[in-house]
Amino acid sequence: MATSDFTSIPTIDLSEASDPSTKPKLLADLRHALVSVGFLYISNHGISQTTISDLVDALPQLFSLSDEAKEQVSLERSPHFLGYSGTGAETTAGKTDKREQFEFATELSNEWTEGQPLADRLKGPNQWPDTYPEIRKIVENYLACLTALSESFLHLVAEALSLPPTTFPPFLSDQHRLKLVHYPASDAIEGQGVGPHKDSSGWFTFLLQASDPSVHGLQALNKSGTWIDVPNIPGTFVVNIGQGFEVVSNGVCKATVHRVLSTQFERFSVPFFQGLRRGLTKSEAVGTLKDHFESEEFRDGRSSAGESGEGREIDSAWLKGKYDTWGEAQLRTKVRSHRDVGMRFYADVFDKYVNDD
Ligand SMILES: O=C(O)CCC(=O)C(=O)O
Ligand SMILES: [Fe+2]
Repeated sequence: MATSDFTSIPTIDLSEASDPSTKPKLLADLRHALVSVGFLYISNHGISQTTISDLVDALPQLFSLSDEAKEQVSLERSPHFLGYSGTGAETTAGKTDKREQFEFATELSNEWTEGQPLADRLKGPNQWPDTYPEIRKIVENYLACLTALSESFLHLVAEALSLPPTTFPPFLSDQHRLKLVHYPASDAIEGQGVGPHKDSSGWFTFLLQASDPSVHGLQALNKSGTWIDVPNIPGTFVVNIGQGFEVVSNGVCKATVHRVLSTQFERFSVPFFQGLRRGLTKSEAVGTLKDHFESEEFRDGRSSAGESGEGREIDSAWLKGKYDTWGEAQLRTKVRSHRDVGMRFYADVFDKYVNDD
């Protein structure tokens, strides 16, 4: 067992960053959370209560749209993997997830043409439901606020890891993704809302738990293999590390494995996935900060004892896989998890992506 292991998730109070007398403590706490836990709450994050409650209040109405309205914005129609997917459309760790979701992203036009890197086709417009037009403004506002928060958070992450504050923004994509998720109530004891995984959609994830705090389900796996509850603490976001940051930090900051159990209560959540530049190559991702993260000060963080067996098994598919750029590895992941979209829009590479392991 690792020498120190987490049994709860630390909270980082971002207001401490603006006072020179409290900032050193904030950076020390953040460093500990990044290197030893991989999961944290942020409080006093500066996103207005209205921005959050507008979104939270919209979720029940959005998910109660008719099947026909959901079908009109079906993810199956989108080469950019944006739109609605129903319960049972996704599997994680070999089992079917019990959740439905609307996936949105930074609003971008589709500029891809034949001959350009295929992964550039991930960029493209959202699908907005005609029957609930108000949702567009609510989601766009939320996306803009989270984009700004996530970028300023990166400055603190860099400082906490003894790097210049401007180190990480050059890795960012022009596209960030947002999922609005609904886990229906379930009779099964400890059913699978979403199975154990490391986030594969990029850099850091900022999660809003959007149901009453009495509704549980989210858990993170600690280093000795025990599932630790991540309850909904009002006024916070849960921040966790994605596989992209694990790679760039040379394994010092682990993308902690997590899952959601379905319970007898329905649950809503909203993860924001901060995107990583599609053209980023493995050698650039691993090499840029290699010397820094190989220095003595990070020796403990690098050791594989710092991760559970299950975590080590879900190692970065990008590093292990055949594709050099982050964008292509992402596209492969998307095609494999939404095979109908893959066959429809990516027929030329479908067999290659689906049969390459
Ligand atoms: O719903 C949640 O609380 C977490 C969802 C999640 O881990 C994901 O979608 O990657
Ligand atoms: Fe996740």
